[in-house]
Amino acid sequence: MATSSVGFTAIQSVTARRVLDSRGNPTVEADVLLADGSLGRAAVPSGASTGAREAVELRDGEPGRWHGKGVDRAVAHVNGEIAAAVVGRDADDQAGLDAALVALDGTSDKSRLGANALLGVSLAAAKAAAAAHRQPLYRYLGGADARLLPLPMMNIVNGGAHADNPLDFQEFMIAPVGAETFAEAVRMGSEIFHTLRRDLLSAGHSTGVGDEGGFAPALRTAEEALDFVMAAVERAGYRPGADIGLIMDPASSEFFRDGTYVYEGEGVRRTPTEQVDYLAKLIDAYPIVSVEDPMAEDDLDGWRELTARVGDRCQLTGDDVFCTNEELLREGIRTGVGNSVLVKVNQIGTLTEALATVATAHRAGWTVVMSHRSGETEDTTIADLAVATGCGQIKTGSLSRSDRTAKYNQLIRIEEELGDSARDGHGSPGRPPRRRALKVRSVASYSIGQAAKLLGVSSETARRWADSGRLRMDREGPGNRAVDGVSLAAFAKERAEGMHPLPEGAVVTSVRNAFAGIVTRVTLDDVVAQVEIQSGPHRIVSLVTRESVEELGIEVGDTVTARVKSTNVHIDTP
Ligand SMILES: O=C(O)[C@@H](CO)OP(=O)(O)O
Ligand SMILES: [Mg+2]
Repeated sequence: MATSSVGFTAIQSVTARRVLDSRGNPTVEADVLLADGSLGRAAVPSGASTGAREAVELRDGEPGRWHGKGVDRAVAHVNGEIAAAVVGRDADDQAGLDAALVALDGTSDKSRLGANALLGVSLAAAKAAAAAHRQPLYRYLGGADARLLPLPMMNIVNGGAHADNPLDFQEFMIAPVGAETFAEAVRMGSEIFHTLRRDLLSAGHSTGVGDEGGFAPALRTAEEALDFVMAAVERAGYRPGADIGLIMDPASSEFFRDGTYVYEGEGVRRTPTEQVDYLAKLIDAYPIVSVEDPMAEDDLDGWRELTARVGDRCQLTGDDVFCTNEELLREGIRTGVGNSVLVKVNQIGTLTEALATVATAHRAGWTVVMSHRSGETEDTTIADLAVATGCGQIKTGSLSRSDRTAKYNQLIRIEEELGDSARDGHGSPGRPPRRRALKVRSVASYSIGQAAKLLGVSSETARRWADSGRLRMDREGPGNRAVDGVSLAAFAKERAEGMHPLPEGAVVTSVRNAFAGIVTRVTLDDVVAQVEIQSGPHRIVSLVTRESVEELGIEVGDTVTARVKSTNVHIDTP
């Protein structure tokens, strides 16, 4: 029932139409007009790899029209029943409006009127109210403190349900964790995207893009995709780990069948425990800072196993498993399913419910990733929502296709609009929140002198290498040059393989069989671990327990000392 309101934010009319989404399927667009003439318009996105417990997207199901994907019933619901119920309501009262929409639908999954019908009106009302208050949406919803630009997760390789290639995993993303500003993050992402394009082309791969604008080459394994991404990051001049974190969305529910993860592209099957092992190994081998839906929505034991195993060092984001549903999220928080939640407004159907999910996650100390759907439109509401909620992370596709770049462009505008206020106040609002939002592994960093010692050369030699660019150094504070551990480890290994012949006289001494070196590889098994160390020209391999590696926090790029106790040391002469 409509409440009467005479204010300037009273809803005067609600209308909907059918428009096209980025896949060329119909979707709902709603307009909410207020008494003062303010207009809010919102178009509803649509997923391909949907969670089983998502609110229902109402489709007409007539095979002869739109291949069954018509939304005429949802549009009619907005123009009829919903409009009649909400005209006269105050658009300022978002919670009241959304509660009325939920009550009007009357089902637990919004299947009667359709979550697509409800969400269009819910978002359009918020936008109309913001316009009436002459405020941008992020400010109207987030208040004066909405000043934090999100770290973008850019999807540059598509697979799974979003592409027609054999890749089993759905998304491979880069997050410019080293960027100082959002605009800078976009530049870095774009450079890597174009570098990847060239690399794929020269390797004979197609550079056609998938649903979210990332490339969809015919690769078979996650490792192949990750290796291409790593190479592109480096060739674009960035340091994996320090400048760019890697993120994956395997969308595992899509290939979980009868209790097994069936990798059709790769041609293997993995039990839940094998899936945990596999993902943990990928997380150890690559600078992966976040994995979304690593385990299927119905494999909660698997989720818990993975969370216990890597949750302290990697963000594990629940998408299908939570469906932006506050109740499902609460249960996940209680039972240790992941440590982060993906928020897609259309999974739940109203803005108020989506905001409640964000608040619940934040109260529990969980991170939140605002997200698009694979079927999008030019609507940029989620860009504002990311800033309004201060969630610090957004996943909105690749650096191509206007349905994806529209959100990046909106965030560039918001950053510009915030201007100096973005840099005022506590912390570094207005900037990608590196440590706050993502558990990015801190990369060890070395001075020239330290690097020289680890490489077993003089400081002059290390400086010469740095000056000539062979050893990549970055400035860390005025006058100080530093090299990050991961780059140094790679250099040490490469050099030992003979690519950089050892200068004369550069010998590492071993004092009482103690070899200081840099960790170049860590391979973790269930119980044991293999740690490879480059100590000057020497490669040392040590088998220790997994527990020791975890206790000592040993990672690639760290400095360690290998101590060898043996009564049996053979000495050869040339
Ligand atoms: O799985 C996902 O996270 C989304 C968005 O990337 O895909 P879809 O919209 O198809 O569910
Ligand atoms: Mg997902």
